[in-house]
This record gives sequence, structure tokens and C-alpha cells, in this order.
Amino acid sequence: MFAQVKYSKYHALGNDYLVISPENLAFELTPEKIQRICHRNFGIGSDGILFGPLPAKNAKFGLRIFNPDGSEAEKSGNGLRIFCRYLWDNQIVQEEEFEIDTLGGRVQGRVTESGRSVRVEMGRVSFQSEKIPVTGDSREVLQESITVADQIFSFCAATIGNPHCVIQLPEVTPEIAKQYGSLLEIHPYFPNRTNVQFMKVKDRQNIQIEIWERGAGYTLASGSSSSAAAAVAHKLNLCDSEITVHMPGGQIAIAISDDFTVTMTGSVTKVAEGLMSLEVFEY
Ligand SMILES: N[C@@H](CCC[C@H](N)C(=O)O)C(=O)O
Repeated sequence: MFAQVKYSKYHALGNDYLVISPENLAFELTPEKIQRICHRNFGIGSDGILFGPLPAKNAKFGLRIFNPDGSEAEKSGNGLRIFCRYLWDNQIVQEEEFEIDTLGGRVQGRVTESGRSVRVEMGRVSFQSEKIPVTGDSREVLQESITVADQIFSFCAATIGNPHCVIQLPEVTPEIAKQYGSLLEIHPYFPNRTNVQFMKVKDRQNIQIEIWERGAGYTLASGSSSSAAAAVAHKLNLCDSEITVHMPGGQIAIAISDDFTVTMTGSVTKVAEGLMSLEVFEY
């Protein structure tokens, strides 16, 4: 049993993740342990844990993605971009382009600028209720009504492996995301809970979003949220197919193909490498 756990920390536009390799871990990552590691006072602190590389059937590498509440996410855009950078930094890959398997499907990553910028082909966005999932009849979930607390919002829902609820408003603020995001995340319409984006369409090439992440809460940026919100803006013909997504932590470039396959490009920053003491689990 190791007395310490080796980790690497990165952020993508302020969305921060710890990468832990299975070879450096001698215990199971239970929800309680994940909550403690991600806790910003009692642990190292992060918006999630990337556990890999793991063996995979369909790709060179497998990756499991955990939220700070201990739940497992099918996909994470920033998480995947960070994991690509980690593989590159540690010379686990020599080629710039490679595939990673997640619970939410296989993605293709491409490292550029020595890892400072990473592009990921995230897969195909679907608005189909049973895929997201959203309760009720089989349909594309576009501009429907949802009531939370004192508000009725018009929303669209989408999946890119993980679920998203996109609400277009004339102005978006962190306060609105914090006030309504937690309620929408657990709304009965979404049996697997949902990530939530409040979206302002600035023009045909630019949107601004405020994010409430499933299992993580308010975050400064999210890659799958950027993908889902941009896909909704394009689907509603409010934006073209190349969209810059503005978030509190910075910008991500999204390109949407005719079949709604999304490619995402943005920066990744290395923060630290360290050794976590097992004492964090004692108190
Ligand atoms: N930060 C992520 C999304 C992480 C997963 C999400 N919280 C979920 O539960 O689906 C991103 O960059 O996509």
C-alpha cells in the first residue's frame, strides 16, 4: 500500500481536474474518497478526477471521469482535453492524434502547441429525449417549458454522451446559474440529472454561457456544456456552424458539422504535480 498518491493537476479555462493513474492508486476510488480528494478545504480541491489511462476495447486508452460529489460522468470536454495533455506530457503518447474511450463514447484528441492547446472531436450531439434522457414521449427536446421555483423557462435538451439543459436568456449571470442551476439539475424531467447552461446569443458566431455542472455545481468553464449550447444555438438557426463560446474562465472554439458532430479547441494549463497524503481520509 502506497502512503501517498501521485497526482497531476491541470485546468482548462479554470475548470480544474486531478489526473490519477491506476498504477499510482492502491485503493478503490469510492464516492466518499472522491468527495474528500476534490474538497477544496479538506482535500486537494478540483472540479473532478480523471482516472486513467485504463485498458480499452475501442481505443488506445480508456478514461473514467468522476464529479466532486462522487458520481461518474459519461463524458467531459475539458476533462478529455486535460487527459490528452497529461498523456502527451508524460510521453505516454508520442503521436499528436489518438483516441480515448469514455462511458459516453469514443473521442479523438489532437495535441498542438506542445500540449498548450488541445482539440477534441467530441462526438455527435443528439436532441432526442430518450438518448439524453428526458422523460415523456420520444421527441427532439427543443423550446419546451420547465418550471423551477418562481420561474418558467424555455429550454432545449441535448446529449453529447452526457446530458445538458440549455436555457436561452437576454442576459446571463453567475447568480442566475447558481440560483436555478441546482434546481434544474435534479428536475424530475431529467432522470439522470443534468448539466445546465444559461446562454446569451451575442451574434451568429458568439455565445456566452454561465454553467451549472451536474455533480460539481457552478464552474468557470465546461467543454461538453460549450458543445451542447453551441449545438442548440446552431440547431435553432441563431448561430452559424463555427462558434466561440465565452465563459467566465475563457473561450472555447466549437465547430459543428452537418450531422452535429462537434469539434472543440481550447487551452490547457498545467498547475502542479504532487503527492497526496492518505491522512486526508482520516478526518
Ligand atoms: N467539466 C466538464 C463536464 C464534467 C461532467 C459533468 N459534470 C457531468 O456530470 O456530465 C466538461 O468540460 O465537459
